[in-house]
Amino acid sequence: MAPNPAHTVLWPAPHASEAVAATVHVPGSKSVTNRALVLASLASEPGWLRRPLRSRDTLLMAGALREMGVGIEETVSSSSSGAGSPDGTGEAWRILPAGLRGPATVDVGNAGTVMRFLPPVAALADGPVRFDGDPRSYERPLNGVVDALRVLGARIDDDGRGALPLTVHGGGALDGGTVEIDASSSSQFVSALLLSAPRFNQGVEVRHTGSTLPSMPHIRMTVDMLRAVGAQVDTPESGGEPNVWRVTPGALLGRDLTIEPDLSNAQPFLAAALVTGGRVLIPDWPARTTQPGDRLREIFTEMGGSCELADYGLVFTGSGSIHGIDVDLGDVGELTPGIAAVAALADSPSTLRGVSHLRLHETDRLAALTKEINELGGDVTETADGLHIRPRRLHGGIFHTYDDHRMATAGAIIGLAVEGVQIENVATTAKTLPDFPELWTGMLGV
Ligand SMILES: O=C(O)C1=C[C@@H](OP(=O)(O)O)[C@@H](O)[C@H](O)C1
Ligand SMILES: C=C(OP(=O)(O)O)C(=O)O
Repeated sequence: MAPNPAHTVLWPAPHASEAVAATVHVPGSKSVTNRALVLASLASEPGWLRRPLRSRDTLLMAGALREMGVGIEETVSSSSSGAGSPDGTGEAWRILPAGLRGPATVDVGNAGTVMRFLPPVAALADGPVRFDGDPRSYERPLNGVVDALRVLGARIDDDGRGALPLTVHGGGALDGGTVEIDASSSSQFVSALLLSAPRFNQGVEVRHTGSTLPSMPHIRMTVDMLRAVGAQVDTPESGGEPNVWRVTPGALLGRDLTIEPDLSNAQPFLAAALVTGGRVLIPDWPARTTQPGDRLREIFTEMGGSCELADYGLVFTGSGSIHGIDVDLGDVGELTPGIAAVAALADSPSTLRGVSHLRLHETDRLAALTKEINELGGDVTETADGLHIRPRRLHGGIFHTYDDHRMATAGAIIGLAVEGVQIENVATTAKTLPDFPELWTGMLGV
């Protein structure tokens, strides 16, 4: 886990000299955009994505689908045609599904959604699809998807580990059927199999056999979005067996979908209100959503803030005090780095539990948070499934990010309260939030 020597560029994290008071327009959700791209590509008619997230992960997804023959037309409009937003402005992508083709080459970067959601799509292509990505993508778990696809009828060449790089030999169709998987290392295994399943000859029955299953809201997001395009999905919550999901084969509708703001990317801005005792408005916060970031309303309230959800958005207000928290983050693991950063500045200790799978995220997030916060004078220890954080007076220094966008935003949160924090490779935020530095300085008015 050595810091990457290529990333020596340091960004001085702005220190907040006063309480923030800002409105922050947060770009679209990564998880919704990438699911919408997959579903629209598998549909039997064209569809629209309005206000999609334009970031490394979503551009990799769009690029991969184009490689396999899907038409994706990007339009930016300042008038009422091709509108991205309800007032007729912004960005919209028109998705034109086509017969999926190989040979093709897919770069997954370090995007979990691309490396897990696309091998099942590639199994439907009419030729080989080669998958490769960043060095870290070779280490992230993929065996649940690879082994399941083989059981469902796919031919896949890999190096024997069920990991990247690999080639899916698309046969133009896939049998589908029943498959057991252990998705305890990533909920994305389940989501991946469900998303393409309406196009499998027999659909799919996925039976999760592991003892834990992280990120349940993301599985609900998959189910909701499948149903919204006409798929029939049976779930444990709709009266089915625990840990079993069934998708019936059938055609998918093209949809006109406006993407919600990314609530996990709203986290650093809400944290800024909490840390500085200020106030932040996030416009368009959805009244109902499957995004895990919605849990921040409850978590950051327990840590000292208060929030008001109105039809124009979420107003989050800090009280000037930050409290520690004892919380199971298994459902909302991607919020851990930002919560750990706030916890390091709190007036009492915190225990973050249920997130051992974060060791296999963009980096080993438990190790990285422990090391970087401690190097600023903190007192963090790793547990079997999370972190103990005892707040200490922190000092400035370099905050390494390990090619992890959420490490960079976590460091920026600490920098608000601690002078002299420098973020290594803040550009890594491009994975899901390329405008982060500008949004951050804009929020602070610097
Ligand atoms: O399906 C998704 O969009 C995601 C699921 C989660 O993955 P894991 O279950 O692997 O943690 C989450 O951490 C990731 O950021 C996005
Ligand atoms: C875990 C994350 O991403 P990925 O989709 O690459 O798994 C994340 O964004 O926090």
